[in-house]
Amino acid sequence: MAGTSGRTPLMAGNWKMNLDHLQATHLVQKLDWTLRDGKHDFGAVEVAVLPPFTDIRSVQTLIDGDRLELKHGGQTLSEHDSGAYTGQVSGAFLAKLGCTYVIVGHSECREYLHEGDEAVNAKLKAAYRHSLTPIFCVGEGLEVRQAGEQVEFVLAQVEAGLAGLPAEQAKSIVVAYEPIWAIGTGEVATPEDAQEVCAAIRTKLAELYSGDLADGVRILYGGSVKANNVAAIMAQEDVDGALVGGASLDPVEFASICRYRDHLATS
Ligand SMILES: O=C[C@H](O)COP(=O)(O)O
Repeated sequence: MAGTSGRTPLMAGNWKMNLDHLQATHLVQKLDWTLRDGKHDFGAVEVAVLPPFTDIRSVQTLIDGDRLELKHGGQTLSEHDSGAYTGQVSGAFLAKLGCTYVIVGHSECREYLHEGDEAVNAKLKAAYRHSLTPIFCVGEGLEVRQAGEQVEFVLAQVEAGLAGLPAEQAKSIVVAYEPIWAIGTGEVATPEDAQEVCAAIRTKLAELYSGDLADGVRILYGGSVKANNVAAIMAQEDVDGALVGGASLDPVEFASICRYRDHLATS
């Protein structure tokens, strides 16, 4: 069952550079157990984990072996498919490890690895070459927000990232709006802040492609999402899920985020 919009919400846990492969296995087991215990409907709210590269094989083995309904993916990929690119990881390798998703353009990669819009665009294309679904991250820093220029800044990132991407590919993309000032700071954007930019992204997708395509694309919010604030964010019309950092490292908290509908029922 999908949400009222027809878009199936996605809760994706970006572990960043946390948890080794043994810790990863424990977390996935506990997450799955907690969700099942709460009778989670994985068809109604999709759940994915995005561990460091070194954990992915262990996570895949567990998910496949125990037939878990969790999805998994990578945190980035190379724009190249193979060759002399020391330290990089090909989308082909992620696909071989059963990855469904790959994050592209996370603000931490943009900042620490100096990934610009051109590289982000090349990585989105690389993801599609290997049938991976990109979680394409965009978001403004504090200065842009204080200047009130968040919408135009984010839309420029969206347009640059999607340049040359055909509709057959763009229709399956997941976009994640993550205001940088809200990442890991505890400073969550208000539901209205999230809605403003997510709605503008959807309008931009309609302009670049078509209204139908834009209606089907999932747009996530990310930035200090927790069990106690997720329901209000998910109540926004154009927010279709969350990209969760810190709170995804606690399986009980993350399971509670995935089960945000329970909070609605009890509030
Ligand atoms: O990818 C996830 C985001 O960077 C959000 O991280 P956070 O939930 O720790 O603020």
